[in-house]
Amino acid sequence: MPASSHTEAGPLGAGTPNTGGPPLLEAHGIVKRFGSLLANDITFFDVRPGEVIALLGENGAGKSTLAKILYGYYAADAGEIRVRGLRKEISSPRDARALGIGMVFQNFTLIPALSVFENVALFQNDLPAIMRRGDLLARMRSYSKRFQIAADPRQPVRELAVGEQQKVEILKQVLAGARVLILDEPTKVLAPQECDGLFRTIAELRAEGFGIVLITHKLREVLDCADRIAVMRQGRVVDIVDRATASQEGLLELMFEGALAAPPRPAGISAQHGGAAVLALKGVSTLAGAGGTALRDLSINIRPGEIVGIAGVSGNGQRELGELILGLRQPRTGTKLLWGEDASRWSTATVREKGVASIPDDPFALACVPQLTVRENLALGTGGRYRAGLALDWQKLDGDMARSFAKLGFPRPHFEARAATLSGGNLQRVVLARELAHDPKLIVALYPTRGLDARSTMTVRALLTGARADGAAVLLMSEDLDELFAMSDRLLVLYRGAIAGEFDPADFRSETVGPPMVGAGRHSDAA
Ligand SMILES: Nc1ncnc2c1ncn2[C@@H]1O[C@H](COP(=O)(O)OP(=O)(O)OP(=O)(O)O)[C@@H](O)[C@H]1O
Repeated sequence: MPASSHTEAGPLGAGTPNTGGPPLLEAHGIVKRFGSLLANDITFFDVRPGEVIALLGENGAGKSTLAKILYGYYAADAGEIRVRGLRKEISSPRDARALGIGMVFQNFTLIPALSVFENVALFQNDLPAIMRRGDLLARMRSYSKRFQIAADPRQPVRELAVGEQQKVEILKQVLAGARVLILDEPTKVLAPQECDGLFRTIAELRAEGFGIVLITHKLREVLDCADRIAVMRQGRVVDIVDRATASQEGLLELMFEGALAAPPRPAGISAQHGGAAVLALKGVSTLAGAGGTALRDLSINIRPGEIVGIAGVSGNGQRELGELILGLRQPRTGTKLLWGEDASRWSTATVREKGVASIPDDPFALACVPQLTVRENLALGTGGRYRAGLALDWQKLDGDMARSFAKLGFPRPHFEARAATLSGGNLQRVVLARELAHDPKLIVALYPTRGLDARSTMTVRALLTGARADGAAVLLMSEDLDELFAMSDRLLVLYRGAIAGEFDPADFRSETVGPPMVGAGRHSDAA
């Protein structure tokens, strides 16, 4: 059984409170199978008071499954859960909540039309006594202050930014009595400044003796914020390490059973660089649409063999820009040219047939149908490529997709499995394998490494730079400035649907690129 001790002064700065007593939560001998797949085989895992324990592991390692068992969402096939040293049956999230275990999922469960207060109040129905509105409001205000959760109780949730919604989720759980909070990839959807806010809240919770389970793929976050790190591989917790003794290299070795070999470096920028524009937007504006962002007077050129990065806080028009290029929305004014032809009114099918690939920001919502099988999802949007009379040539599709998975170095999922049963990262891999299977000439990639483990992230980055070397044009949208700086030949900042700055590699610094991302220091020399 892995053993470890608390670090003396926690990395979050507050110092680990020495609350003593048994762990808040323990898992012993937990086994969970899905058919023949052993998703969890956990000898031991525990969460102590006043600590952040990170749960790390490659895509499909079993992290979410363990979290869902602890939260009563899945029933384990075997094993025992103890809460404060006592054996407990947790058969539903309701049981878990009654025992002080809360979980914040990747997809929030708030009701957009209701106010913050109503959302929090609705969740409190498990409390033993009916709480009066005034009491709950007072407690809400006090908890918000203590845990640095700035939330106006009257504001409708739909008006909140993603980071604010996440904090309301945390508030809701804490008010309902959670002492253990499981956060499933909480920073996956957050902008950098929102991450800082989340970590401040986590620090306050930790200082008050809460136990936090942080599931993440971001090693820097783990090393900055966790007291202990549990590493999972193929359903097992293979080690629990103290942060004081942990290193990035050591964690990668534990996750991937050995050193992580860097993928071969692509040959560099292709000779085709500088040719005629693959995509040219000329003064394009669009309507906002329901809840969306209007694009305003966008002029962007992308040439073959070029990666143009789009920096910006999510929600500033990235999704709409992707949809515009794909033909899912049309310019109200201005022109969209693809390979020199006016493509403003082209259908999505035509755009895709011409060689445009799309990696959208939310594979579950925008690129996959969860109820369909992996194979059916791999056929989505492939147009006439696999048509054989009235049917589809599934064999050809299987062969192409198997090759694409192999090229990407991703393990091939069962093509018959329903997409809904895949882990988040594995579903993202399916979208990538489909979109990159046929050497696209223009790749529109929104947050393409979101939710991927370190190895898959390296592969995807190498693949995009490799596509550039082969003459493809890439539009890379990301909130991760390190990723953008490492990969882009040029960087545009998107703010409220307009270009707020353009930067060459010599100016790739967060002090320079960061301000226009939040509307400060607006550059007028936009593309
Ligand atoms: N409901 C389900 N039915 C069938 N298989 C499932 C189900 N839920 C998860 N799995 C499988 O269990 C394995 C572990 O999945 P899990 O979601 O726990 O991984 P993870 O470590 O959280 O991955 P990621 O980092 O990609 O989110 C995967 O192979 C996944 O396909």
